[in-house]
Amino acid sequence: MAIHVVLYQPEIPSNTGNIARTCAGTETRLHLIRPLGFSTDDKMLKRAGLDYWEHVNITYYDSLDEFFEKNEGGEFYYITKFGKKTFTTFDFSNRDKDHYFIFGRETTGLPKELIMEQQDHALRIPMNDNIRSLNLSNTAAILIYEALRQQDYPNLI
Ligand SMILES: C[S@@+](CC[C@H](N)C(=O)[O-])C[C@H]1O[C@@H](n2cnc3c(N)ncnc32)[C@H](O)[C@@H]1O
Repeated sequence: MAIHVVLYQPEIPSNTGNIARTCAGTETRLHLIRPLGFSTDDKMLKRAGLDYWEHVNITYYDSLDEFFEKNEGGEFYYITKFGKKTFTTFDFSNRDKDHYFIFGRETTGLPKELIMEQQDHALRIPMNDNIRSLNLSNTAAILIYEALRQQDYPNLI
């Protein structure tokens, strides 16, 4: 079982590249939901992911519906500043489960109706109101490492 990062319609190639690099270094699986705001040959994407792409387990989908159809089972978490609970209140410690962290697109986040339907699994990372939101790739790293910390860093040194 694994930790999974799901990017809903990511737009900025360097964010996806940074996230791919963190996934490569932590055995986290990456799921990308189209449309993407860049081509997978994009220079910024490659540069941010360096030469680590061969280590990334990556799957593409044409829609959120397709993602849910192909990934049944496991726990799904919706990462949004509109979440009522902070991310550290959740238990990600079970290594025998699949944990899916679903992130929104850089300009518009996750679909509002999805967040409303999934309030109990919507997680917020605390911040003040000097900024509108945190950077997408930073939020992915925060969630991946919180889950790994709770699992005592399996297979990592
Ligand atoms: C740049 S933000 C999107 C901002 C967008 N205007 C919105 O209202 O959600 C891109 C993604 O980063 C994540 N994110 C950014 N700040 C966050 C926070 N404080 N708590 C949880 N997720 C956050 C969310 O997944 C968000 O969809």
